[in-house]
Amino acid sequence: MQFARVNDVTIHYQIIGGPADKPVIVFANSLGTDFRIWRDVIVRLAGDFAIVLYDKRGHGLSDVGQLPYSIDDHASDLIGLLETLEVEQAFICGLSVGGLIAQSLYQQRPDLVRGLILCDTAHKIGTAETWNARIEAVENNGIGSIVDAVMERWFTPAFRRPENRAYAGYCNMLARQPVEGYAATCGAIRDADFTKAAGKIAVPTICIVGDQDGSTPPDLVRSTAQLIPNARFETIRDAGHIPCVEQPEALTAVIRAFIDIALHGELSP
Ligand SMILES: O=C(O)CC1=CCC(=O)O1
Repeated sequence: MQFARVNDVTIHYQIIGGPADKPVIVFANSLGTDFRIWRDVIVRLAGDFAIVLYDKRGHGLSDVGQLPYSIDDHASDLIGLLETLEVEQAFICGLSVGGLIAQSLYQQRPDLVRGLILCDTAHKIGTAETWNARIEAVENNGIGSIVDAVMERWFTPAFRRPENRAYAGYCNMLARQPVEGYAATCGAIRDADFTKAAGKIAVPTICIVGDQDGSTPPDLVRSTAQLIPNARFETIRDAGHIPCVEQPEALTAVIRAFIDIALHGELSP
């Protein structure tokens, strides 16, 4: 296990693959998850890339830190981690709130970004009303009280079968996040709006979405792609909000092809 101290917060991270002359991909997780969600994608990419995984503050083994949070705070943590690891430039793959963090990181430090992989995310996610209701629910009744509703957005019915042990595991992952970190990240998402900033993105970008995503549906992600100059848009079939868990093979293929084109201008043989 690897830990860094950034902005007075202990951040849990992992580096896989390399050596350092390989292109670097940084993965940023969604709300209520830790970096284990990327496992089935990482095993397919390791060897060809240097991979950085981390738990954002308030999630996984990272500290909760000082409340409240903004998306810029989350991005500042990631910038600090990349500086600590001496990563000069990377593809940033952000899922959901991880995609908001990626957009903020690009605004703050475009020099660190080789390309953006915006997965099941948008320029703005949800409304103040829905986020305030969710914050109230978890603060009053715990994260366990919202697990069933959240799972309907995360995963397709085919994955949510009671006999699917992975499904049970991801319910545990969500329920076990610290309430303070979860609620503070909901507040950060509520307050984030990258609608204007999207038009200024000037690195290769792809927006990807599961065709059954109930949190950032395909039409929302497509409209985000339309705001970003020259951004690509791809749909992953038979996936909800977390295609890295449900369809890792298909997601990896899209990520690989995007990076190949970003680096070489065309698909290499
Ligand atoms: O929990 C959800 O509804 C899905 C989600 C929204 C933002 C995020 O990171 O995950």
